[in-house]
Amino acid sequence: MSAELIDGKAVAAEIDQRAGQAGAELSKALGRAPCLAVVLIGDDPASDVYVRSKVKRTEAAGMTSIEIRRPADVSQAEVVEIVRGLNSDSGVDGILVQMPLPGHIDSNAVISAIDPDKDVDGLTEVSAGRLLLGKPGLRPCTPAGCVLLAERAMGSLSGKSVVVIGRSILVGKPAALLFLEQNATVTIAHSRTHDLAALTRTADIVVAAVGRPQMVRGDWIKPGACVLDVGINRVDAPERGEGRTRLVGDVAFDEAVAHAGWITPVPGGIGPMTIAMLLRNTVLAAAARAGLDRPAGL
Ligand SMILES: Nc1nc(=O)c2c([nH]1)NC[C@@H]1CN(c3ccc(C(=O)N[C@@H](CCC(=O)O)C(=O)O)cc3)C=[N+]21
Repeated sequence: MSAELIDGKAVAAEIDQRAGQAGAELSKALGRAPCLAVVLIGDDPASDVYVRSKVKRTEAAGMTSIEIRRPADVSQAEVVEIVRGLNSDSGVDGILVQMPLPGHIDSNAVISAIDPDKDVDGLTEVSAGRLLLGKPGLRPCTPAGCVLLAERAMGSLSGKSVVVIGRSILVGKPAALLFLEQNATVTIAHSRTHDLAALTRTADIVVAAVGRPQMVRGDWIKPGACVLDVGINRVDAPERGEGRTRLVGDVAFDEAVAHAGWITPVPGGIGPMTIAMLLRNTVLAAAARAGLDRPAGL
């Protein structure tokens, strides 16, 4: 059996478009388009690429973006000041501070400064609390993208067993809560889990979010399972020539594709969905802040 590929790029394009439509509808009530502010500290080339992509897709969807850049030696106080300024700017709906921040800056202090109602990354304590308590709020983008793709592939997730490999604050923990919210039965596995392969083999849905290239092998996958590969690892690819690299996930794709029912590729799987959910969150934040109902189609 060969798995059906889940085309994250295509689904992301559809979500971008829907967010754009909802944003355009909302613009009539707001008198302006929804607005995302992105803060980038330093000149890490990977972060630069991601931020450009976020800005480009926000604007392609007909929304406004503000980009704020500072050099890597900026003080923590100044970054917090930037965030506070965006909090009090009524024309800004979403705030994203690109991670990682330079070592001398406490990212928790910066994240805590973000107004939870503008927290389109879903990273603040308040957003995490809302998720845990099942209250309305902005949900973390990558995990929300995983749930959306799993639902697209399998339909209702009610009663499905999910093994989330990885317990990070960014992905693993919120993914577990979001699948639980869909009435799935969730296990969070991590580096201390005994016999991870055997556990993973029980799962209807596997979420691989450990950051270890190709760690999840083909024979870890239950026949017909849905495999969501969150990993984005750059590895050497000498077969492509001297000094060349390529992106691989946390799943050994070529092996897993023979066992899974559905699988996300890397690139083109979960990655593009992260940005789509960011655009969606920006529209949701704009509507909620204006006291309007959740826009249709999101
Ligand atoms: N505050 C904050 N929020 C984030 O959401 C955030 C962040 N900081 N820091 C960095 C990570 C990483 N991230 C990605 C988004 C899109 C792709 C993506 O679209 N990837 C493409 C390929 C990209 C490539 O070729 O390098 C794909 O998987 O197809 C990947 C990674 C968001 N992050």
